[in-house]
Amino acid sequence: MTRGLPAGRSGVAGTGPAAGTAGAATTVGVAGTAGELGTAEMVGTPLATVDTDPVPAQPSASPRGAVVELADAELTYGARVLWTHLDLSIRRGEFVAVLGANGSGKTSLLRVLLGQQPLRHGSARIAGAPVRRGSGLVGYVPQRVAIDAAAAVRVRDLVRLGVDGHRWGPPFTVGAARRRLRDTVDRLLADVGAAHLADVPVAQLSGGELQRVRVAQALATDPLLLLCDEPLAALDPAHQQEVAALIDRRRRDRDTAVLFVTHEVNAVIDYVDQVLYLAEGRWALGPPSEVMTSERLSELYQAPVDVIQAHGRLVVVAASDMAAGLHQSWDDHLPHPPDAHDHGRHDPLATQGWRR
Ligand SMILES: Nc1ncnc2c1ncn2[C@@H]1O[C@H](COP(=O)(O)OP(=O)(O)OP(=O)(O)O)[C@@H](O)[C@H]1O
Repeated sequence: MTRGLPAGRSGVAGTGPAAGTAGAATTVGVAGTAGELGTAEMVGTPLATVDTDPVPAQPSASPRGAVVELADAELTYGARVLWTHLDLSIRRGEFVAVLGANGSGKTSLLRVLLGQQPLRHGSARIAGAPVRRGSGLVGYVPQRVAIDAAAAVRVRDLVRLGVDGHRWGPPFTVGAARRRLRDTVDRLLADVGAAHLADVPVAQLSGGELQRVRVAQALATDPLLLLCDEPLAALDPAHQQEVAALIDRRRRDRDTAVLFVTHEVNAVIDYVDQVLYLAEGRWALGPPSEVMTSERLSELYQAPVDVIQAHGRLVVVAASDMAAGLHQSWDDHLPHPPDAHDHGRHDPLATQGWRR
């Protein structure tokens, strides 16, 4: 479905501004990497320390009604331009899918919004204020999180981390505060249909169960914006649908804006208001019906790309490997877990849920 969004837009890689302007318009804190995560983040990424007492009123959107506003944003790593001149506005309750080949800068976009990665140029704002680390306005479902099979962390402990932030180990709260904390965790788990898992060790969860629990943790601060980094990875189609529907329900019930990085667009296509497609420093933005077309993707990749409907699924086919930055065999196009060290681009077929 679409909600009367503006016509699709595109951007192209261009010459960035002088280095002296880096970050001038954006206060985003210090760049960070997954490798900097501490012990607690081994099993989750608490974003803020919040009391279990009623949360004070939070700003809900910018004066223009946007939860996310990227303006003329450019992200570079050294001389490499991931994307440039990016303008993105996400309103409350809007569901935006971020697509693109491995290495096109999808996770990096989330890191910008988490205040972990400074822009080279332009600005990034959430609810009208510059992005910052640890904002309770933002919930985050990380791409892949190492879980130590030996750790006897229970599901409720993991979700509690989202509520009381950095405290690892038994809750230090007592009496009524402790009961409130427990009730909060129970409610968060119930909201994602995982109440029955509360006392199960995290290491024993199936992939689908773990994703539900991660969503519960990410929603602990009742965020305005939910950032999801490939939450469907490694799930079978039924569980992909389940997790996608869960996130969609949340944004409808609570007007939560969702920015959803995925290689499985078919699992979310019914929910998506806008698609942001990143490719080779360029980008295209608009409703799926405008972006997911042969013409638009060929323009984006500057080479022939076909988008076809097959058995109710979208399939993106590049005419040649080089056309879409591909350089590997057909087998390499099959979906596989992303590798942090894999800088290759072996995507569009897998990106769009292609199956042999
Ligand atoms: N801190 C960094 N310094 C230098 N290069 C980086 C840094 N972080 C990421 N990169 C590189 O930038 C590119 C984009 O990375 P990013 O993780 O944003 O891609 P992605 O689109 O999310 O990929 P995938 O689909 O594989 O998860 C990759 O080539 C990556 O190796």
